[in-house]
Amino acid sequence: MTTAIRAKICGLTTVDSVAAAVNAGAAYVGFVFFPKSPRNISIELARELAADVPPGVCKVALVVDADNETLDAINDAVPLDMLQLHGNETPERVAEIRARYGLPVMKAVGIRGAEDLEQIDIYAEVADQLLIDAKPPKGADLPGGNGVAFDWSLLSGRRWPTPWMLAGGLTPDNALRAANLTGANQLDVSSGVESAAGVKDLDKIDRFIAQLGPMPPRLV
Ligand SMILES: O=C(O)c1ccccc1NCC(=O)[C@H](O)[C@H](O)COP(=O)(O)O
Repeated sequence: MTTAIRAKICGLTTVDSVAAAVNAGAAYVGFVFFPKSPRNISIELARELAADVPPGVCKVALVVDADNETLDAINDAVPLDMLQLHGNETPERVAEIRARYGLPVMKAVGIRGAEDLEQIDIYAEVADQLLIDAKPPKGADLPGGNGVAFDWSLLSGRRWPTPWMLAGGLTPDNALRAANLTGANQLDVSSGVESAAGVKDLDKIDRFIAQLGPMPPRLV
């Protein structure tokens, strides 16, 4: 594949990891607002980290079934470019959040088997982007960021009108193969560029992005 692939590095918690992602050429940086996550950060820290992100790199806030009060607090304090909804938000709730904040919304869709693919079509109607991720293992504490992949061949040959990114179990060693198999031109990673849960490995961030080709045009 010769087309440049955009990368989203999710779950950044430090100034250094944000700098590593930005300097390596990440198109998106993700901040997690989910207390159970080892990547959860406060609104105050997110505001500080976002201030270091240059124009053109999309700052994404990840929330899970957040109510309006929570979203208002995040949106009022953090200069965001996108909201990522990673819970059981209905299509109606996606549309409501999109209208309320005037921000592009990316809806995560969890895939385990072929029976899950219809969810992509449903959310493609209402979201600005889709994050096609592995469904969490049964009993997992987190709806995402689990480092598990789904069968990428399920996506082979499929196309959607809505921009999408592939996620779930990606690493510096398998990302390019995953992109080639699925046709994804955007990849999202969290635990695959960590040395321990919630601890980003700056070298892995660099290696993940370096293989994806020249830096694509700025997004925002
Ligand atoms: O990363 C988390 O801790 C998290 C917590 C709650 C909901 C979603 C979460 N992550 C979502 C992401 O966008 C991850 O980057 C995506 O699931 C891929 O994760 P990984 O398999 O670890 O690369």
